Amino acid sequence: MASAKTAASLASRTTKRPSTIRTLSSSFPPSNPLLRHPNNRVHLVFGANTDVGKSVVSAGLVRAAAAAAAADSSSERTTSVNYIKPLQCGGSDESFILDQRDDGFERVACRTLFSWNTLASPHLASHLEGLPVSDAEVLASLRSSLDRVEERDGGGTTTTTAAAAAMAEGSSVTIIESAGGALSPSSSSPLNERSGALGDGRWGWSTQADLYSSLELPVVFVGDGKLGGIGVTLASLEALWSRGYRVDAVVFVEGEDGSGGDGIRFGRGNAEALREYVMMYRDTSCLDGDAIMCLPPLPPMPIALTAWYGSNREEFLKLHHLLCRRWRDSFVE
Ligand SMILES: C[C@@H]1NC(=O)N[C@@H]1CCCCCC(=O)O
Repeated sequence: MASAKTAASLASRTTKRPSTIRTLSSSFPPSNPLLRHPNNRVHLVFGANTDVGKSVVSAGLVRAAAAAAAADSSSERTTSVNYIKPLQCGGSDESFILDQRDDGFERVACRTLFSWNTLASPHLASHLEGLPVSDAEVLASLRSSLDRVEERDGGGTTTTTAAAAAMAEGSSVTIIESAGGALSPSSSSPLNERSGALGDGRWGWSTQADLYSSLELPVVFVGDGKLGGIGVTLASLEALWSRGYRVDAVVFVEGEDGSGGDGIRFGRGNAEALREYVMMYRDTSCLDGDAIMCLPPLPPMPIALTAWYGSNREEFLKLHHLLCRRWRDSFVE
Protein backbone atom coordinates (compact mmCIF):
# COMPACT_ATOMS: atom_id res chain seq x y z
CA MET A 1 0.00 0.00 0.00
CA ALA A 2 2.73 2.37 0.98
CA SER A 3 4.70 1.70 -2.15
CA ALA A 4 1.66 2.03 -4.44
CA LYS A 5 1.20 5.59 -3.39
CA THR A 6 4.85 6.49 -3.28
CA ALA A 7 5.68 5.07 -6.69
CA ALA A 8 2.66 6.74 -8.26
CA SER A 9 3.62 9.97 -6.57
CA LEU A 10 7.19 9.83 -7.74
CA ALA A 11 6.11 9.06 -11.28
CA SER A 12 4.88 12.58 -11.78
CA ARG A 13 6.06 15.77 -10.14
CA THR A 14 3.77 18.76 -9.85
CA THR A 15 4.88 22.29 -10.55
CA LYS A 16 5.62 24.70 -7.76
CA ARG A 17 3.26 27.52 -6.92
CA PRO A 18 1.04 28.68 -8.49
CA SER A 19 -0.37 25.27 -9.32
CA THR A 20 -2.21 24.33 -12.46
CA ILE A 21 -5.65 22.81 -12.75
CA ARG A 22 -5.58 19.26 -14.11
CA THR A 23 -8.90 18.15 -15.43
CA LEU A 24 -10.27 15.65 -17.88
CA SER A 25 -13.25 17.85 -18.70
CA SER A 26 -13.25 21.62 -18.27
CA SER A 27 -11.44 24.06 -15.99
CA PHE A 28 -13.02 25.86 -13.06
CA PRO A 29 -14.91 29.04 -14.09
CA PRO A 30 -14.23 32.43 -12.40
CA SER A 31 -14.88 32.74 -8.69
CA ASN A 32 -18.15 34.02 -7.24
CA PRO A 33 -18.58 32.91 -3.62
CA LEU A 34 -21.82 31.12 -2.78
CA LEU A 35 -22.92 29.45 0.42
CA ARG A 36 -22.67 25.73 0.94
CA HIS A 37 -25.63 23.84 -0.48
CA PRO A 38 -27.11 20.31 -0.28
CA ASN A 39 -26.23 19.81 -3.96
CA ASN A 40 -22.54 20.43 -3.31
CA ARG A 41 -21.21 17.66 -1.13
CA VAL A 42 -17.71 18.10 0.29
CA HIS A 43 -15.61 15.73 2.42
CA LEU A 44 -12.25 16.12 4.06
CA VAL A 45 -10.06 13.01 4.09
CA PHE A 46 -7.79 12.71 7.12
CA GLY A 47 -5.58 9.78 8.03
CA ALA A 48 -3.90 8.22 11.03
CA ASN A 49 -0.53 8.74 9.32
CA THR A 50 1.09 9.12 5.93
CA ASP A 51 0.94 5.98 3.75
CA VAL A 52 -2.10 4.43 5.40
CA GLY A 53 -4.10 4.64 2.14
CA LYS A 54 -5.61 8.15 2.06
CA SER A 55 -5.03 8.52 -1.70
CA VAL A 56 -6.30 5.01 -2.38
CA VAL A 57 -9.50 5.74 -0.45
CA SER A 58 -9.83 9.22 -1.99
CA ALA A 59 -9.53 7.70 -5.48
CA GLY A 60 -12.12 5.07 -4.51
CA LEU A 61 -14.52 7.83 -3.45
CA VAL A 62 -13.89 9.77 -6.66
CA ARG A 63 -14.45 6.61 -8.72
CA ALA A 64 -17.66 5.74 -6.86
CA ALA A 65 -19.06 9.28 -7.18
CA ALA A 66 -18.20 9.44 -10.89
CA ALA A 67 -19.67 5.99 -11.58
CA ALA A 68 -22.85 6.75 -9.61
CA ALA A 69 -23.30 10.02 -11.50
CA ALA A 70 -22.70 8.35 -14.88
CA ALA A 71 -25.19 5.59 -14.03
CA ASP A 72 -27.88 8.07 -12.98
CA SER A 73 -29.19 8.51 -16.50
CA SER A 74 -32.70 9.27 -15.20
CA SER A 75 -31.47 12.53 -13.72
CA GLU A 76 -31.32 15.79 -15.66
CA ARG A 77 -28.59 16.91 -13.33
CA THR A 78 -24.96 17.07 -14.27
CA THR A 79 -22.76 16.04 -11.39
CA SER A 80 -19.15 17.12 -11.30
CA VAL A 81 -16.63 15.23 -9.19
CA ASN A 82 -13.71 17.20 -7.80
CA TYR A 83 -10.54 16.20 -6.02
CA ILE A 84 -8.45 18.83 -4.24
CA LYS A 85 -5.04 18.30 -2.63
CA PRO A 86 -4.28 21.53 -0.76
CA LEU A 87 -0.70 20.67 0.31
CA GLN A 88 1.52 18.32 -1.68
CA CYS A 89 5.14 17.53 -0.75
CA GLY A 90 6.98 15.40 -3.27
CA GLY A 91 5.20 13.63 -6.10
CA SER A 92 1.57 14.12 -7.05
CA ASP A 93 -1.42 12.45 -5.45
CA GLU A 94 -3.53 14.21 -8.10
CA SER A 95 -1.77 12.12 -10.76
CA PHE A 96 -2.42 9.00 -8.73
CA ILE A 97 -6.16 9.82 -8.67
CA LEU A 98 -6.23 10.44 -12.43
CA ASP A 99 -4.39 7.16 -13.01
CA GLN A 100 -7.34 5.30 -11.43
CA ARG A 101 -9.68 6.29 -14.28
CA ASP A 102 -13.00 4.50 -14.61
CA ASP A 103 -16.61 5.12 -15.71
CA GLY A 104 -17.62 8.77 -15.51
CA PHE A 105 -14.08 10.17 -15.25
CA GLU A 106 -14.84 12.76 -17.93
CA ARG A 107 -16.62 14.64 -15.14
CA VAL A 108 -13.63 14.50 -12.74
CA ALA A 109 -11.52 17.62 -12.09
CA CYS A 110 -8.37 17.43 -9.95
CA ARG A 111 -6.49 20.31 -8.42
CA THR A 112 -3.35 20.69 -6.31
CA LEU A 113 -3.26 24.04 -4.53
CA PHE A 114 0.35 24.28 -3.25
CA SER A 115 3.20 21.89 -3.89
CA TRP A 116 6.85 21.48 -3.01
CA ASN A 117 9.35 18.98 -4.40
CA THR A 118 10.73 17.84 -1.04
CA LEU A 119 9.30 14.58 0.27
CA ALA A 120 8.80 15.81 3.83
CA SER A 121 6.29 17.41 6.15
CA PRO A 122 4.76 20.55 4.58
CA HIS A 123 6.24 22.84 7.28
CA LEU A 124 9.73 21.54 6.53
CA ALA A 125 9.40 21.39 2.73
CA SER A 126 8.19 24.99 2.56
CA HIS A 127 11.03 26.22 4.79
CA LEU A 128 13.74 24.20 3.03
CA GLU A 129 12.62 25.44 -0.38
CA GLY A 130 12.14 29.03 0.78
CA LEU A 131 8.53 28.95 -0.41
CA PRO A 132 6.36 29.95 2.55
CA VAL A 133 2.61 29.51 2.40
CA SER A 134 0.57 30.73 5.36
CA ASP A 135 -2.53 29.07 6.78
CA ALA A 136 -4.56 32.09 5.61
CA GLU A 137 -3.33 31.58 2.03
CA VAL A 138 -4.19 27.87 2.11
CA LEU A 139 -7.69 28.56 3.43
CA ALA A 140 -8.31 31.39 0.96
CA SER A 141 -7.24 29.19 -1.95
CA LEU A 142 -9.34 26.26 -0.73
CA ARG A 143 -12.40 28.42 -0.10
CA SER A 144 -12.09 29.96 -3.53
CA SER A 145 -11.80 26.49 -5.15
CA LEU A 146 -14.93 25.35 -3.30
CA ASP A 147 -16.76 28.53 -4.27
CA ARG A 148 -15.89 27.93 -7.90
CA VAL A 149 -17.22 24.37 -7.76
CA GLU A 150 -20.45 25.61 -6.17
CA GLU A 151 -20.86 28.42 -8.65
CA ARG A 152 -20.30 26.11 -11.57
CA ASP A 153 -22.28 23.13 -10.38
CA GLY A 154 -25.31 24.42 -8.56
CA GLY A 155 -26.04 25.42 -5.00
CA GLY A 156 -26.33 29.02 -3.96
CA THR A 157 -28.50 30.72 -1.42
CA THR A 158 -31.56 31.71 -3.40
CA THR A 159 -32.64 31.03 -6.93
CA THR A 160 -33.56 34.43 -8.25
CA THR A 161 -32.60 34.34 -11.91
CA ALA A 162 -33.10 31.95 -14.76
CA ALA A 163 -29.34 31.35 -14.88
CA ALA A 164 -29.25 30.56 -11.18
CA ALA A 165 -32.25 28.27 -11.59
CA ALA A 166 -30.42 26.40 -14.34
CA MET A 167 -27.33 26.19 -12.15
CA ALA A 168 -29.33 24.72 -9.28
CA GLU A 169 -29.98 21.68 -11.50
CA GLY A 170 -26.30 20.77 -11.22
CA SER A 171 -24.55 19.13 -8.31
CA SER A 172 -21.03 18.34 -7.22
CA VAL A 173 -18.95 16.08 -5.02
CA THR A 174 -15.59 17.32 -3.76
CA ILE A 175 -13.00 15.20 -1.98
CA ILE A 176 -10.25 17.14 -0.20
CA GLU A 177 -7.21 15.08 0.80
CA SER A 178 -5.03 16.29 3.67
CA ALA A 179 -1.29 15.49 3.84
CA GLY A 180 0.14 13.03 6.36
CA GLY A 181 -1.69 12.43 9.65
CA ALA A 182 -4.43 14.51 11.24
CA LEU A 183 -1.93 16.38 13.40
CA SER A 184 0.79 16.64 10.74
CA PRO A 185 1.95 20.22 10.21
CA SER A 186 0.60 22.66 7.66
CA SER A 187 3.05 24.58 5.46
CA SER A 188 5.10 27.13 7.38
CA SER A 189 5.33 30.87 6.89
CA PRO A 190 6.61 33.90 8.80
CA LEU A 191 3.05 35.20 8.40
CA ASN A 192 1.63 32.38 10.50
CA GLU A 193 0.50 33.50 13.95
CA ARG A 194 2.79 31.24 15.97
CA SER A 195 6.03 32.34 14.30
CA GLY A 196 6.61 34.81 17.13
CA ALA A 197 6.73 31.96 19.67
CA LEU A 198 9.64 30.39 17.76
CA GLY A 199 11.89 33.42 17.12
CA ASP A 200 15.20 33.21 15.23
CA GLY A 201 13.67 33.51 11.76
CA ARG A 202 11.75 30.27 12.16
CA TRP A 203 8.38 29.94 10.49
CA GLY A 204 5.21 28.99 12.37
CA TRP A 205 2.68 26.35 11.35
CA SER A 206 -0.52 24.69 12.55
CA THR A 207 -1.62 21.11 12.71
CA GLN A 208 -3.74 20.30 9.68
CA ALA A 209 -6.65 19.40 11.99
CA ASP A 210 -6.50 23.01 13.25
CA LEU A 211 -5.90 24.45 9.79
CA TYR A 212 -9.12 23.06 8.31
CA SER A 213 -11.41 23.14 11.37
CA SER A 214 -13.10 26.44 10.44
CA LEU A 215 -14.45 24.84 7.26
CA GLU A 216 -16.64 22.52 9.37
CA LEU A 217 -16.51 19.74 6.80
CA PRO A 218 -17.46 16.12 7.54
CA VAL A 219 -14.48 13.79 7.65
CA VAL A 220 -13.70 10.47 6.03
CA PHE A 221 -10.94 9.05 8.19
CA VAL A 222 -8.43 6.47 6.98
CA GLY A 223 -7.25 4.39 9.93
CA ASP A 224 -3.99 2.51 10.17
CA GLY A 225 -4.59 -1.14 9.27
CA LYS A 226 -1.24 -2.45 10.48
CA LEU A 227 0.07 -3.74 13.80
CA GLY A 228 0.39 -0.64 15.99
CA GLY A 229 -2.43 1.06 14.14
CA ILE A 230 -5.07 0.97 16.87
CA GLY A 231 -3.34 3.52 19.09
CA VAL A 232 -2.56 6.05 16.35
CA THR A 233 -6.06 5.65 14.90
CA LEU A 234 -7.74 6.33 18.27
CA ALA A 235 -5.36 9.21 19.07
CA SER A 236 -6.06 10.87 15.71
CA LEU A 237 -9.81 10.39 15.98
CA GLU A 238 -9.81 11.86 19.49
CA ALA A 239 -7.82 14.83 18.16
CA LEU A 240 -10.46 15.37 15.46
CA TRP A 241 -13.44 14.93 17.78
CA SER A 242 -11.94 17.33 20.33
CA ARG A 243 -11.71 19.95 17.58
CA GLY A 244 -15.39 19.55 16.73
CA TYR A 245 -15.08 17.48 13.55
CA ARG A 246 -17.89 15.14 12.55
CA VAL A 247 -16.39 11.85 11.38
CA ASP A 248 -18.80 10.19 8.94
CA ALA A 249 -16.79 7.07 8.17
CA VAL A 250 -13.55 5.29 9.02
CA VAL A 251 -11.84 3.08 6.45
CA PHE A 252 -8.91 0.76 7.12
CA VAL A 253 -6.84 -0.84 4.38
CA GLU A 254 -5.53 -4.22 5.51
CA GLY A 255 -1.73 -4.27 5.93
CA GLU A 256 0.36 -5.64 3.08
CA ASP A 257 0.43 -9.35 3.91
CA GLY A 258 -3.05 -9.15 5.45
CA SER A 259 -2.24 -11.13 8.53
CA GLY A 260 0.02 -11.49 11.50
CA GLY A 261 2.04 -14.59 12.32
CA ASP A 262 -0.94 -16.28 13.96
CA GLY A 263 -3.28 -15.50 11.10
CA ILE A 264 -4.38 -12.28 12.81
CA ARG A 265 -5.68 -9.78 10.29
CA PHE A 266 -4.62 -6.48 11.78
CA GLY A 267 -6.79 -4.25 9.58
CA ARG A 268 -9.98 -6.08 10.49
CA GLY A 269 -8.85 -6.37 14.09
CA ASN A 270 -8.14 -2.62 14.24
CA ALA A 271 -11.59 -1.88 12.79
CA GLU A 272 -13.16 -4.15 15.42
CA ALA A 273 -11.12 -2.50 18.21
CA LEU A 274 -12.42 0.89 17.04
CA ARG A 275 -16.03 -0.41 17.10
CA GLU A 276 -15.48 -1.66 20.66
CA TYR A 277 -13.83 1.62 21.73
CA VAL A 278 -16.80 3.62 20.44
CA MET A 279 -19.25 1.28 22.23
CA MET A 280 -17.32 1.47 25.51
CA TYR A 281 -16.14 5.09 25.62
CA ARG A 282 -18.14 7.07 23.05
CA ASP A 283 -21.49 6.35 21.46
CA THR A 284 -22.81 5.53 18.05
CA SER A 285 -24.01 9.09 17.45
CA CYS A 286 -20.32 9.99 17.19
CA LEU A 287 -19.46 7.05 14.93
CA ASP A 288 -21.77 4.27 13.84
CA GLY A 289 -20.34 0.72 13.75
CA ASP A 290 -21.62 0.39 10.16
CA ALA A 291 -19.52 3.38 9.17
CA ILE A 292 -16.30 1.53 10.05
CA MET A 293 -15.00 -0.67 7.26
CA CYS A 294 -11.89 -2.60 6.31
CA LEU A 295 -10.70 -3.15 2.74
CA PRO A 296 -8.42 -6.03 1.71
CA PRO A 297 -4.66 -5.56 1.21
CA LEU A 298 -3.46 -3.78 -1.91
CA PRO A 299 -1.61 -5.86 -4.50
CA PRO A 300 2.17 -5.50 -4.37
CA MET A 301 3.78 -2.96 -6.68
CA PRO A 302 3.96 -2.67 -9.65
CA ILE A 303 0.55 -4.35 -10.05
CA ALA A 304 -2.08 -1.78 -11.03
CA LEU A 305 -5.03 -1.25 -8.70
CA THR A 306 -7.66 -1.77 -11.42
CA ALA A 307 -8.61 -5.28 -10.28
CA TRP A 308 -8.49 -4.27 -6.60
CA TYR A 309 -10.91 -1.40 -7.22
CA GLY A 310 -13.06 -3.72 -9.34
CA SER A 311 -13.40 -6.28 -6.57
CA ASN A 312 -14.12 -3.57 -3.98
CA ARG A 313 -16.58 -1.64 -6.13
CA GLU A 314 -19.56 -2.51 -3.91
CA GLU A 315 -17.71 -1.46 -0.76
CA PHE A 316 -16.89 1.95 -2.22
CA LEU A 317 -20.46 2.40 -3.49
CA LYS A 318 -21.73 1.53 0.00
CA LEU A 319 -19.39 4.17 1.44
CA HIS A 320 -20.51 6.65 -1.23
CA HIS A 321 -24.20 6.14 -0.35
CA LEU A 322 -23.50 6.40 3.37
CA LEU A 323 -21.75 9.75 2.82
CA CYS A 324 -24.57 10.99 0.56
CA ARG A 325 -27.14 10.09 3.24
CA ARG A 326 -25.23 11.80 6.02
CA TRP A 327 -24.67 14.91 3.92
CA ARG A 328 -28.35 15.11 2.94
CA ASP A 329 -29.49 14.49 6.53
CA SER A 330 -27.30 17.29 7.85
CA PHE A 331 -29.51 19.80 6.00
CA VAL A 332 -32.73 18.58 7.62
CA GLU A 333 -31.48 17.93 11.18
C1 LIG B 1 5.56 13.35 2.38
C2 LIG B 1 4.17 13.15 1.94
N1 LIG B 1 3.85 14.02 0.83
C3 LIG B 1 2.63 14.50 0.92
O1 LIG B 1 2.12 15.26 0.08
N2 LIG B 1 2.08 14.09 2.02
C4 LIG B 1 3.02 13.44 2.90
C5 LIG B 1 3.33 14.37 4.05
C6 LIG B 1 3.69 13.62 5.28
C7 LIG B 1 3.80 14.56 6.46
C8 LIG B 1 4.20 13.86 7.67
C9 LIG B 1 4.56 14.79 8.77
C10 LIG B 1 4.59 14.07 10.08
O2 LIG B 1 3.53 13.92 10.71
O3 LIG B 1 5.67 13.61 10.50
